[in-house]
Amino acid sequence: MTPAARVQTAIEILDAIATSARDGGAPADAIFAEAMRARRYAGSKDRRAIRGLVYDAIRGVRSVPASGRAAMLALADADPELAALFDGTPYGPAAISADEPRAETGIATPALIKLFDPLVGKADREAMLARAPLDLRANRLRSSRDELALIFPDGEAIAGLADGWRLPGETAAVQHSSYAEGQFEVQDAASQYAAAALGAEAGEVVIDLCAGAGGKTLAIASAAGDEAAILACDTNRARLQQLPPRAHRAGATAIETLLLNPGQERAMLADRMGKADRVIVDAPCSGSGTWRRSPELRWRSTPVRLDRHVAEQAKLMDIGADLVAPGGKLLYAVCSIITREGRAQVDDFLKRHPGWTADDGYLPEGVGRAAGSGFLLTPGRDGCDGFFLARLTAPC
Ligand SMILES: C[S@@+](CC[C@H](N)C(=O)[O-])C[C@H]1O[C@@H](n2cnc3c(N)ncnc32)[C@H](O)[C@@H]1O
Repeated sequence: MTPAARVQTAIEILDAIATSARDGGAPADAIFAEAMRARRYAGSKDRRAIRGLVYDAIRGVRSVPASGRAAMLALADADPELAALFDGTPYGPAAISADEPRAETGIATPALIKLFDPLVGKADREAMLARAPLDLRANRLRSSRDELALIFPDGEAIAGLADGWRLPGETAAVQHSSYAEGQFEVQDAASQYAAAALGAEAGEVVIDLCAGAGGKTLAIASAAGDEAAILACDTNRARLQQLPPRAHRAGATAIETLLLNPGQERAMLADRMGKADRVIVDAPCSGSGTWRRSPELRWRSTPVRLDRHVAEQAKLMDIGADLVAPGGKLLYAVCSIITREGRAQVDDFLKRHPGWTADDGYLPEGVGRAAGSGFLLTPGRDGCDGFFLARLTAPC
């Protein structure tokens, strides 16, 4: 393909990604893969170049663009070499006319930035779109961080995490045989802090109410030496069914899964009410803390979707609270730096649940900043995904 044809292809793919972001459809990665399957004539160099253009546009443009061309023009304005490829040659993009609309660049729209927790400063905002490193978590049931350090000597320990090992972002760690042997998981430090904050111990009954594919469930099993009885729930069958094979690979034997029907969570968990020592609610959210990895989430953010997340989080926290035994713990976590999903959500919970108290001291020294009754982690300050965590104790 000519360089100009690659630009035109990137524009067409961006059109599809923008439409999907608006409609709540498939994520950018899936659309890109599908688009490349439909263009088998594109070689590996073409594919790399097109991918670079598409993701540069997603990182650069702050909200869903009117068109793929508007997004690419915004990049071209800052890149004369790219602009020169808008030359009207066959298969390339048409020449640029002066009054064509451009997508707006930047981290996020001012309206979205206003929703950020007040602790999120300029340095945090800038770090939110930087390339993320690759964080591993040594699985204590099969390995240790020392063993990971021997396998991946280019890494470094992650502050406050006994099992955390950080590698450069481009490392192909999962292709190493130790991954298939269950020696480690790829897991951002923020998720590792969250799982550790639950504080689960051997002999306890734990419920992971929003387990997804089990990232935190497996970290909890590892920390408790496979001696906590864990019930992993989710409403998403495709995600939850990834957990049993992952648990098998990790050597975690005490995890049971339960697929919940949306709207019937309480009824399906009726026999578990008031019995769990610890419950984690790693709730669905805007994902505003994960833009380093999924910059496209900025394009999907709308007030209506945020309202929906906030309502679902409150509902899940209330169910989680009812599952906790007297004196037990509820850990609320979201990969978000938006106030309504974080500190405000917990303030409202504490108003609805008199007698519950907020814990302290469940994060390593120097990690996170106090944000209301919980803690905020940010890429700029803590070097991990943006996360809000709050651990709460039930009245006895
Ligand atoms: C942030 S993700 C969880 C990630 C997971 N804990 C991990 O560590 O990989 C939120 C999950 O909540 C699930 N979810 C959404 N609504 C739910 C509900 N009503 N009950 C249980 N799970 C729900 C979603 O399917 C999604 O998997």
